[in-house]
Amino acid sequence: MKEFDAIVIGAGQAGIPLAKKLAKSGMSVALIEKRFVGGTCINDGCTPTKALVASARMAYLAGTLSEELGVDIPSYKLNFERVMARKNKIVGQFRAGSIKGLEATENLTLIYGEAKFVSDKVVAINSSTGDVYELTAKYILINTGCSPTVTKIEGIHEIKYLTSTSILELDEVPEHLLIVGGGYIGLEFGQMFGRFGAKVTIIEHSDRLLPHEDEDVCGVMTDIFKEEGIEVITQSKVTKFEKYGADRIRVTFTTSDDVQTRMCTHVLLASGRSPQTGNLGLENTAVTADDAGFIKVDDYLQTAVPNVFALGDVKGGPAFTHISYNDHLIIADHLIHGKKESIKGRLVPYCMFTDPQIGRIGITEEQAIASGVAHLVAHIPMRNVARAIETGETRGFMKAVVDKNTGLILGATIIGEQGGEIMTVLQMAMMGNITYSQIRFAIFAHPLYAESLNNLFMSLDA
Ligand SMILES: Cc1cc2nc3c(=O)[nH]c(=O)nc-3n(C[C@H](O)[C@H](O)[C@H](O)COP(=O)(O)OP(=O)(O)OC[C@H]3O[C@@H](n4cnc5c(N)ncnc54)[C@H](O)[C@@H]3O)c2cc1C
Ligand SMILES: NC(=O)c1ccc[n+]([C@@H]2O[C@H](COP(=O)([O-])OP(=O)(O)OC[C@H]3O[C@@H](n4cnc5c(N)ncnc54)[C@H](O)[C@@H]3O)[C@@H](O)[C@H]2O)c1
Repeated sequence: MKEFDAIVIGAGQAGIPLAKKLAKSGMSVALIEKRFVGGTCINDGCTPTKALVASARMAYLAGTLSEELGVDIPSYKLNFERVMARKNKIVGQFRAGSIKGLEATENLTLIYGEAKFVSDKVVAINSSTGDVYELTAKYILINTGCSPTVTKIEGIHEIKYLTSTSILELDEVPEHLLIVGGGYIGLEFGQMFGRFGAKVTIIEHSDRLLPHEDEDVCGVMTDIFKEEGIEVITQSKVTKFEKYGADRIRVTFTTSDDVQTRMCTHVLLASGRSPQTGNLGLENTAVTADDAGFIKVDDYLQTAVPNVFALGDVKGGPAFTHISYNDHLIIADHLIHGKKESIKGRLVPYCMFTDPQIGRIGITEEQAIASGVAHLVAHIPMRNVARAIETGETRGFMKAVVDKNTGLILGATIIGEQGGEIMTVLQMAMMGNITYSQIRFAIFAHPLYAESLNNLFMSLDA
């Protein structure tokens, strides 16, 4: 049996940089990938969707915003084939760059195949060439990520449903796309395909879209989606899918007070993601997982087995590329430099790439109320932001939750064209313990969106 210092299972956003760092430190490392190097982010997540969001925004600018800006664009035509080809090219470029970086790393062996634990210390590889063999290592790092959840709904296997992965392979824009789930994936794809010309219906189980955000955030986003012609149905549970004729699907759902149906041509399941641990052989180890299959780790990402760690989406919690990346830094510091850093209390920024974006950091207003912390809420609508007025991007608002006693920023939500970037300015303030009144009177270049952080905190003036 071949022995390594470390085996990394999954070439995702944590696995790749970790394998490289461990190998560069002198360890012999095997990196096992069952599908594509780059994992979800590069192949089926961030990279392709943000490339498509850019094309959808161009359609919006040409079809809608141009008129307000006084530029007549009499007609425009979406070339979906080119849109998808551009997306594929970018994905190919990113994936090839990652492979090149791995291949150039000494002490690192990249193996294409599926890994399965045989015991706490031994992993069997079912390689893409058909060979099956076993490897062992001092350290085993699990970075197997998640895949789309296929919700158990009557008739689901009778229809050709789409997931966030398969929708990226469509060769034409659906006539009517019905989306189950009003979270990140539902909203990013919903707006994108609406802008590509599809009729879009979003059905969300909770009483609002984005149920984890404040009510005013959900309200504004719902208004924006409706304004763009998207049908938003909340507090409703899809109960049945039926094939109808050659190319239609009838969807039945229960609302708070009745049962309704919609006819559509395509269904996208966007109701969450499940950990890829089902075939990982965890039953042959002492590694523990929760009921949904997420691997249980301590604050140092250590599983129940010493020297077996889990990083990224597979351990549950916030599922973002930058969190997976941060996980790898924590483990690399631990294994290479003996420095134990904890994931407890780390800041988790995120951005939903709808248009306008939602940039988020720290606690929400509802969380501040629930925690009982004495707080103030600063708020300014984008229609009062100079830059937004000048660019015609006045949808959304800026909001920050501030500690009433210390003046420190506890959280922020920015709904705006550059919402993610503006949120990051406040994230930096939080990292540097800068108070809201310092920002209130700081000099920012005029007329940036960030300049309006002066005005945001002016709303707290007594
Ligand atoms: C549509 C979509 C859009 C997204 N957009 C964003 C965004 O804009 N910003 C953001 O921060 N996040 C976004 N995310 C989330 C982000 O993609 C994930 O949080 C991130 O990719 C997780 O990285 P990871 O390294 O934990 O796992 P992954 O990237 O999923 O990597 C896991 C890897 O392990 C491999 N693997 C699994 N099991 C085995 C096995 N047994 N043997 C060998 N290999 C195995 C898989 O094939 C995969 O390559 C998006 C996700 C989706 C689906
Ligand atoms: N911009 C980004 O950072 C980005 C973009 C896309 C995805 N992601 C990541 O991918 C993860 C998965 O995204 P997602 O949108 O699939 O999950 P999600 O958890 O964000 O949203 C799923 C939504 O579906 C609803 N739902 C669940 N079951 C339902 C049902 N049967 N009928 C109707 N509604 C139902 C939930 O109430 C929830 O609002 C996210 O948690 C996020 O971490 C991030």
